[in-house]
Parts: sequence; structure tokens; C-alpha cells
Amino acid sequence: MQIVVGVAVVKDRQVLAAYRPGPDGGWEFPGGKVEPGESDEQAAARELREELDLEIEVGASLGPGVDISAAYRLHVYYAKILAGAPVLREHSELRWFGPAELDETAWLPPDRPFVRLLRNRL
Ligand SMILES: Nc1nc2c([nH]c(=O)n2[C@H]2C[C@H](O)[C@@H](COP(=O)(O)OP(=O)(O)OP(=O)(O)O)O2)c(=O)[nH]1
Repeated sequence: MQIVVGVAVVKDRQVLAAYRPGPDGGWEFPGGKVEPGESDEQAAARELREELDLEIEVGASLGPGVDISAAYRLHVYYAKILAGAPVLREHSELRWFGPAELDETAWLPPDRPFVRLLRNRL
């Protein structure tokens, strides 16, 4: 099973979301596929550097993994920003959501259980 890491960057009770464009698009946690030999945490830090020009400190896992498909499973981790401000490179939009704005239906389906957990924990 190939792991995809998503990163819930939290700052001032808000979480950073990125919009994946296209017919199957929606809000997601920035991140990507874990490469061979990499830990989830290493992949999370690499992807956020590549995608958003952000240096992060990866924290705890947000909850149990969720299957995206037969081949991919999503793991989501908390993180905080060490340096930088997010730069839009690969997504169509970036947005900070507070707890009251976290409408799970706008998120990719595998992300929704994590969004529900996060809403109560921001
Ligand atoms: N990054 C990310 N991908 C997610 C989330 N939820 C979800 O279903 N996905 C899906 C969308 C994609 O099919 C897959 C991640 O692929 P990706 O294209 O971001 O991975 P990558 O950056 O390593 O890209 P690539 O070089 O393999 O194309 O996981 C999420 O919260 N974050």
C-alpha cells in the first residue's frame, strides 16, 4: 500500500488548506506520496518545501489512516511553521480555515474524517 501524507499546518486556531483543481478536485491537506526509504515525517517536510516553500516541524498523527483507493492510503499529521509563508505553486488556491469554516463536504472524500477530527481540536 502506497502512503500519501497530508499535512495539517495549524496556526492561530486555523488550518492551511490547498485546492486541488480538476473534475475530482477539492480542498486537501498539502503533501504527497511517500518515496521509498522515506518516513512519513520526511515526506511531509519535503513536500511542503517543494509545494509551498514552507519549513515545518511535523507533529503527531491526526488519526488512523484512510484508504484513498485500493493502492493508496492517506495519513495526516499536524505541523507548525518554522519558517516562511506559504507560496502558491501547484494548487489553484490556498486558504486558512478556522473551526467554524471547516465544511467537510468541500474536501476530498478521504480527507473528511480528518477534517471532522480537526474541527474539534483547533
Ligand atoms: N496531497 C494530498 N493528496 C491527497 C489528499 N487526499 C487525497 O485523496 N489525496 C490524493 C490525491 C492524489 O490522488 C494523491 C496524492 O498524489 P500527489 O499527486 O499529491 O502526490 P505527489 O505530490 O507525490 O505527486 P506525483 O509526483 O506522484 O504526481 O492522493 C490530501 O489531503 N493531500
